[in-house]
Amino acid sequence: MKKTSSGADKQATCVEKEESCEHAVEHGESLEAVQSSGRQAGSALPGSQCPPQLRLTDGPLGASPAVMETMGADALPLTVNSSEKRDVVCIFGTGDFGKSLGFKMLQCGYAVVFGSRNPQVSSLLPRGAEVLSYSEGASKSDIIILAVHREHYNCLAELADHLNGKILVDVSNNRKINQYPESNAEYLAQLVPGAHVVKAFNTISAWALQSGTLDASRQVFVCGDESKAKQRVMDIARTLGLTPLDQGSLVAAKEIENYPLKLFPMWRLPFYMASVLCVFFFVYCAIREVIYPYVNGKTDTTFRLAVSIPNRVFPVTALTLLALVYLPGVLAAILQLYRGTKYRRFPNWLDHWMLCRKQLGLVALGFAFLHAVYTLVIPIRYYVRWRLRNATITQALANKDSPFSTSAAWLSDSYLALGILGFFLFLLLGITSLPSVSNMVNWREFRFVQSKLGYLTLVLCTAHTLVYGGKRFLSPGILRWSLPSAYILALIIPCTVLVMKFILILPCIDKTLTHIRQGWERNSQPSKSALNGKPDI
Ligand SMILES: Cc1cc2nc3c(=O)[nH]c(=O)nc-3n(C[C@H](O)[C@H](O)[C@H](O)COP(=O)(O)OP(=O)(O)OC[C@H]3O[C@@H](n4cnc5c(N)ncnc54)[C@H](O)[C@@H]3O)c2cc1C
Ligand SMILES: NC(=O)C1=CN([C@@H]2O[C@H](COP(=O)(O)OP(=O)(O)OC[C@H]3O[C@@H](n4cnc5c(N)ncnc54)[C@H](OP(=O)(O)O)[C@@H]3O)[C@@H](O)[C@H]2O)C=CC1
Ligand code: HEM
Ligand SMILES: [Fe+3]
Repeated sequence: MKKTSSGADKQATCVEKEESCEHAVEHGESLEAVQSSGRQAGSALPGSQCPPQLRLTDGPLGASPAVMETMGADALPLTVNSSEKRDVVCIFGTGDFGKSLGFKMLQCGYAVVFGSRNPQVSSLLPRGAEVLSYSEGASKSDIIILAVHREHYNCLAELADHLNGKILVDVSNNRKINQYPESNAEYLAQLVPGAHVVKAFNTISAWALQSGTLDASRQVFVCGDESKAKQRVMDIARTLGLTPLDQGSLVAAKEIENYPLKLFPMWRLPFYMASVLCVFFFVYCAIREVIYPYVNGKTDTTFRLAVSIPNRVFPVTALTLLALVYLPGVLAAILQLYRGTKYRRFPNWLDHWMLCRKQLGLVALGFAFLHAVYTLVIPIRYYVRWRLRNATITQALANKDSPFSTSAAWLSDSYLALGILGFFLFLLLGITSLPSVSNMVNWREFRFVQSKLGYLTLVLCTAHTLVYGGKRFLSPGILRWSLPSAYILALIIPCTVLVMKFILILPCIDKTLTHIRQGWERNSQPSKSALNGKPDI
């Protein structure tokens, strides 16, 4: 419990007690980290975006009695040439985030004034910063960053007079997605209607600010109703070495606040799909290749669980997932053809599936990679060498070799070649999905690789599996307890997708689909111009 002592200020009334803090998620970092980052930065300033005229100085900038000198003797207050007037930024709240942001701002040449409930007691603040009461702090700057939790915003209503016409930057996050009916920024705008509220910095952690944002995301989503205020905040973000992204009006604040609370949203569906497929195929193969031989001939083949079965499960999962990347595009095309328009929303499940195709494809690539590595070890496996040795000895004892089969050689070489080429294109898809590469190609090139070469990858991988099956495909001996080999199951979805795609690219269907995708609608009243050159269906 910490009582405020600053009775003279309005802000005193808003602070009754410091409750036990429930914001542990955001508080990861200790103050030692702030101090040690200060020491590191003092030597070389890694990653700092400070203007060149900034130099290290020995002492605090301000002479206020409340100036704090607690960042350690070798912490680095930076200053600009004294002739240059520095922008003053006020930060409300001297918690983890306020301190880290203040420290970074000082480094980058801003004059920082903290507003605190209890300026005398605030400690461990970056040297060079001034600490005042909320109302005094607010009067020093026209831009105020609120490093305070939303739960404590109510006290700002009493400061409304001091905040009128100022830019208020809301950095707050919640603990749960959609925790409150309105966003924190909109709530703030209601509390202080005379201020220009801008949402920003909530995606940057105190830790990232301390570590020079070198190994964390630098994206700062910014939104607000007043464009000048927004520009000022974006300029600050840029000076701090961050990348501001304008997200529009304050209505976008809810989405921006939910963003850091999401946990790999686009990876979840691919992860579930991959897990379900892996478990299913693993159990399926174990039944066919371990349990079946044991029940029928008391043979122990459990060693297959280590390499043989994984080297079925991984490629089979990779192929199925690859087909599942291209299935939603086909379903979407069928839906558009059926509806005769592209202007109706897809069902939510299809929408989400379409959006996570990249992640689905990358998971598939991971499994294909595992298959390639497992295949490399086939020749050095004990079981494989034992079988080869035995076959050779049997032939030597019988004094009879098996004739060379050209068709078998063709089948074997073909399926290997198809696998290698398929894997190469698979890798190419993966490489073009890296932002550094996709930024270098234009929209058409990207679509060519992802869509055209993507389908070619699916064709090659499906052909690799079909040719691997070869002649065994339809022989009844392949069934165990009426269960076919796993690769036969794995071919169902890819073959279905390829057949449907083939039908969709037939000229008559493709023409209609193209018109629909260019904006033509089957049931709309045809205008004169729309009638020109449109298909009659
Ligand atoms: C390893 C790997 C990495 C991948 N990385 C990425 C990635 O980085 N980014 C990514 O997006 N995907 C990625 N994918 C997924 C996949 O390759 C792409 O989503 C691919 O574009 C899907 O092809 P499609 O033909 O089904 O496209 P679709 O989007 O279904 O489009 C088919 C065609 O219709 C057109 N079209 C579709 N909808 C409309 C419309 N509403 N109006 C007009 N024309 C329309 C398109 O121009 C296209 O020519 C990856 C896949 C793999 C395997
Ligand atoms: N920590 C992080 O990494 C990130 C935090 N944020 C956001 O920044 C804001 C501050 O977070 P953080 O610094 O971690 O939080 P802390 O709890 O560490 O600090 C909050 C500060 O708010 C001030 N405050 C004002 N009124 C009250 C009150 N009634 N009770 C308690 N404190 C009060 C206090 O400063 P004083 O004593 O000086 O008045 C306190 O130090 C939050 O909205 C958070 O969501 C956003 C992104 C990342
Ligand atoms: C470097 C490239 C590749 C090589 C060298 C290769 C090689 C092989 C080999 C040797 C087998 C037989 C395994 C065995 O006998 O147990 C096989 C099977 C198979 N491969 Fe590949 N492959 C490659 C890439 C791929 C890719 C990219 C896919 C699909 C995404 C794929 C899908 C399959 C499937 C589904 C099987 C059948 C699995 C089974 O049921 O046994 N392969 N591959
Ligand atoms: Fe807190």
